[in-house]
Amino acid sequence: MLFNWKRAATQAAKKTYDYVIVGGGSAGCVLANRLTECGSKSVLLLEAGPSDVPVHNKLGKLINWTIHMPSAMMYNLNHDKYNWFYHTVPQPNVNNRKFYWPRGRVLGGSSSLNAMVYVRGHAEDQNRWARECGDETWNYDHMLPYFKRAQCFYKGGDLYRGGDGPLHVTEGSFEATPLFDAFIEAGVQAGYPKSDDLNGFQQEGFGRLPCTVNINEGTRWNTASAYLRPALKRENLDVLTSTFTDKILFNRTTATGVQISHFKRADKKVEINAGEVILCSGAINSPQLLLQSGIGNADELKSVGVEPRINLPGVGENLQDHLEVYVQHKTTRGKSLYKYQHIPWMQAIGVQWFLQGKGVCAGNQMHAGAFIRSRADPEINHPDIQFHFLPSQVIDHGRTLPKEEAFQAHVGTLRAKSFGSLKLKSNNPRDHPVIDPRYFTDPVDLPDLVAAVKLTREIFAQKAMDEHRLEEIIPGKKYQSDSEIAEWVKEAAETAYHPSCSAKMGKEDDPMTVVNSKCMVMGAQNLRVVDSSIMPSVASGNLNAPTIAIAERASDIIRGFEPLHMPNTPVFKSDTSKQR
Ligand SMILES: Cc1cc2nc3c(=O)[nH]c(=O)nc-3n(C[C@H](O)[C@H](O)[C@H](O)COP(=O)(O)OP(=O)(O)OC[C@H]3O[C@@H](n4cnc5c(N)ncnc54)[C@H](O)[C@@H]3O)c2cc1C
Repeated sequence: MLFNWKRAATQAAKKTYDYVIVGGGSAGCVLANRLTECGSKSVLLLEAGPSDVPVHNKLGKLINWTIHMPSAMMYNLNHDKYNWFYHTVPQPNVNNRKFYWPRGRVLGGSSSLNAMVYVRGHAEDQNRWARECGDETWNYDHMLPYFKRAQCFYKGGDLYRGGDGPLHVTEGSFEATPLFDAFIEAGVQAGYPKSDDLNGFQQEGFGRLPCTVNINEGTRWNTASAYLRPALKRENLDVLTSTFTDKILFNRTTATGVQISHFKRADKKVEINAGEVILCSGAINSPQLLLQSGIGNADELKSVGVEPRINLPGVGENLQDHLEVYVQHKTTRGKSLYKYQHIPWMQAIGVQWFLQGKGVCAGNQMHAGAFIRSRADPEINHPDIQFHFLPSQVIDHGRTLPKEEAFQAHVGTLRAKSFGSLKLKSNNPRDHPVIDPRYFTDPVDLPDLVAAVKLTREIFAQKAMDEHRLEEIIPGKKYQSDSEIAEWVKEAAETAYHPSCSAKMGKEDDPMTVVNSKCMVMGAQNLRVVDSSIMPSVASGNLNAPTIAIAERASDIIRGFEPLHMPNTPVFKSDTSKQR
């Protein structure tokens, strides 16, 4: 393996690629595909982790099942085989807890580890991004066609959905449990609207949460399956896995390539030449790689022994995330998916999936969800709270098996005001950075999450849940007043796994801008960043779909294509004088 790596890396070092893409995750796989489509440009994709490639056994089924079986998603959160396994520093406002931040380290990146929920966020997110970076071609009317170009919705396309893109998107089955329907009905009874497409005209409301699952195979559709594998046969695309990029190489401020080494052996360094370097290493590693290459706050770089090259104080700043809590009730026997998490049912559904690619294992089990506004407030003109409903329990990132029949609402706020930062610990590129999200440093964020818990309780109290709802087990009866709920929130809040915005795209006269609206690193030449780190502000939903759309849009910028545009596509306007 190591011998092969050396040979492949040495071969790669003999060429000069038009583009070297660092990171084969959600964004990197999109670019690897789009930039090689024309056949005339050469691309090298570098990925620190191993391949996710499904190995076929004699039955022709997937052996690498912990990635590709949708319901197996928790397995890879327990070890570092495909995972960078990051932790934050202790968070003083959240009982000094250190938060576990898994991130994909494998082809497909975090799209190989994530919960597969397909949510684009709200049109207002992209309109805000366009204002924040001063370029209208990042607004909703320009981004919608990129969401559509990426998507292959299982029922075909319409004004909002794509029907023939590479990314398979389906809606999970409601068959295994009555709880999904009950949750949506409870939302309607509580006075909220129902939405037929949470990614379409109306995000606000209760409805089905689609997922990035290929319904034909019953498999996770990460970006390696969607974008990379179809491009692998192209002669102008090379891929090196298990390849850690230590730093970017420069001639003064012009990027000329990267220095790489085997992920498990830092001793042998190889230099790769590039016409342009594109970082797609994600919200932790892209800023880390810029910093290790001397691009960042010059004083801070010097203090850890890195020679500054470009003083760019925004690198690693503006770090944003979503926090959520899980409100949970016991339910009556047979209603939840509890039995499927234990033998013999667990084996039975596993066998069904291996033989047919169908059944409970072919879904992510977050098939219903909602977006609501926390209060009537002219400033909150689109939903600021998201629900994922799970007819089962996730405990400690799936590291503990449930012991009872229960259901959960994962409820979180979408536009917290506390922003964090990421800094180097040392000048060793393999040291994890110091990650400080500064959760709850803005005084409004904790009360906002407390309000979200109270709204969740109100929804679970509706008639539609009567026949399914037993006692609330978490937080439980003893947490009633705002201050009691706040104490529980501090004990229980978890990341929704959405770090982002740490190399923000912004206006060129903003000193904290890291990349301009063409994704080019300020002050550098031939160097771009394209991934979730460049979001100017966090999207109001999950981040895989918006990251893919960003990469689709960036691929056209890099190729010099005119931006796609769907002017005046209608979007639901909330009545901000009412909460629901
Ligand atoms: C557990 C979990 C659950 C989630 N659930 C959902 C969900 O249900 N729905 C949703 O939309 N979003 C979800 N997300 C978030 C979403 O998946 C990510 O925001 C998105 O995938 C980020 O894409 P990216 O391209 O920025 O980074 P990534 O996909 O993380 O890709 C970065 C890639 O770069 C590689 N890399 C990094 N550094 C180097 C280096 N120095 N050299 C070489 N390679 C390097 C990494 O190994 C990785 O493959 C979840 C995330 C996690 C971790």
